[in-house]
Amino acid sequence: MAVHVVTAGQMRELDRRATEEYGIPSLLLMENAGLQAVLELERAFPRVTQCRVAVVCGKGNNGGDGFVAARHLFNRGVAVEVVLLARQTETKGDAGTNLEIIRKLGVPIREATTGQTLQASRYVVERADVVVDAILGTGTTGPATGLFADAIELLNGCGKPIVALDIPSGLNSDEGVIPGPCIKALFTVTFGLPKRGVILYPAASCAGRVVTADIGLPRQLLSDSLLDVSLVQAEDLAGALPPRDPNAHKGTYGHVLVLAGSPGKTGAAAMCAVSALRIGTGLVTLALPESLNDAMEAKLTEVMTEPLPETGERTVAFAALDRILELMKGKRVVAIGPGLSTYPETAELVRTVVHASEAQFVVDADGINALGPNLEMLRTLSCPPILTPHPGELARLLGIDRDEVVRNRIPIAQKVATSFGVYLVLKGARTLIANPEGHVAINMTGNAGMATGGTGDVLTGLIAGLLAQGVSADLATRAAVYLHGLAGDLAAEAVGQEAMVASDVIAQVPEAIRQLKAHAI
Ligand SMILES: NC(=O)C1=CN([C@@H]2O[C@H](COP(=O)(O)OP(=O)(O)OC[C@H]3O[C@@H](n4cnc5c(N)ncnc54)[C@H](O)[C@@H]3O)[C@@H](O)[C@H]2O)[C@@H](O)CC1
Ligand SMILES: [K+]
Repeated sequence: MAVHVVTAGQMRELDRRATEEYGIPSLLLMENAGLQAVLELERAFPRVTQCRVAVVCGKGNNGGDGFVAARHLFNRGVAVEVVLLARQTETKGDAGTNLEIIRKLGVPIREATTGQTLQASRYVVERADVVVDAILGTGTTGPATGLFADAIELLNGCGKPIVALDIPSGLNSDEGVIPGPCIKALFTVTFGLPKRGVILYPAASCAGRVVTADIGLPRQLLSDSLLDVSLVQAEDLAGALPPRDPNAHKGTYGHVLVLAGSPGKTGAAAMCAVSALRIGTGLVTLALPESLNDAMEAKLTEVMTEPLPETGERTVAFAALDRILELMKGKRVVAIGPGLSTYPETAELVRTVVHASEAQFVVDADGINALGPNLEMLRTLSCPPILTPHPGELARLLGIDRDEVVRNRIPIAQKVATSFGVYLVLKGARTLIANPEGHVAINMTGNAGMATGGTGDVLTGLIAGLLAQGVSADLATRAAVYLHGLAGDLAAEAVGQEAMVASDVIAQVPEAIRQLKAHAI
């Protein structure tokens, strides 16, 4: 089943529907949330019964989850203490009910409602082995300020492992930004479905490891088709690699044309072409400026090359158009852009080629820059193209600030994909794939070692390679992004994040494929 990633509003709506349509009392959901959090605590700290745990609670339902967790810890014999950042009388509804229970059980509760009483409660946190953060959840509006901000700083400063309930307090559930003081958790137990804020960076760095706890929401609600953002999961990708037919020949698995390269950027072209082969494509032809051909023939073994007329700058010339159209005949996929340069005549050629063919284009780097002025035209293409910008390239393309893209990655990716009828692969930590219908998939593989020149060229080759084998654009983009990240993770294991280069990622594609196929068994 798809794992959707939700906003606070969507989660509230699911909770409401669970209660109103299915008669599941919200108190029961809170009970499940608190209990699941304790089970995760026990998994992470097997000797938790011998520990001292501080549960720091706000007055809302996130605090209520904290009271339930405190009760289950207390019942297990844990030395648990609650710090409540409000007066007990202010805590109402389900949270109030659970507060009343732990009060009757005799769980120690300290009210901290001022800077002074917060400081007086400091020792509770300082003498704890583990701290549970139940200050703020999906009801958060704006950055934490005042007492809440002070409490967050106090917890972060205590040097104890912090387990956040639902989201680290201070985070915004809906965005990847860190709005203000925010809990730095060892891990986060998020309830029902993961919230965007614990998945998207930089906010995700506050959440640590994210565990999604089943709180008993009905399956029908969790798979609601109105939820338009989900995680890329290996089990959904197993069919992405077409079975190898024992009777196959090299024409069975497609032929990718790569249009790439300029002086100083032959590596980008080579890595894109080789990656397309490594993902299983039968044949790859790399078309490039003619004066670079000899060097490329020496560099590449399995990739075929095609020298093209070039400009005075030794980039592909407009005069190459007829030859390129000739080469595209019978090819399903063209990868265009890696290391192509932004030379105006070459950019004009790119625009003309993209609009003159029925092939599916995977457009990267300088290819994206070239399309800039003509985005509207993309809608008229017979086959939706795949664009693979990083936030800076997308910002340039849209004429907006890079920061604006980073702050609104999901809505901007959705808007571009639906407005221009494209697949948008927005690269970065947690690459997003938005399809022309506006569905967004978030990829969880990959690491900071992949922030090195050439990894984008590898991704372009992998996407083109799967498309050439007849895989749908939806599946090809998700599978390629997943495999690319997994190959990056394997490369990081092999050589370390600092030392790894893009060629190391290509070298791990075979093992990444093997691991992905293992999910199909
Ligand atoms: N609604 C439900 O059915 C369920 C909710 N659950 C929990 O309930 C949480 C949401 O609870 P609530 O909606 O009560 O909200 P929260 O508990 O997240 O926030 C509570 C209060 O904090 C205050 N607040 C908001 N932003 C603030 C800020 N920036 N600085 C200081 N104070 C601020 C508001 O007055 C708000 O009422 C979820 O995150 C989850 O932990 C779970 O118990 C599962 C079921
Ligand atoms: K929290």
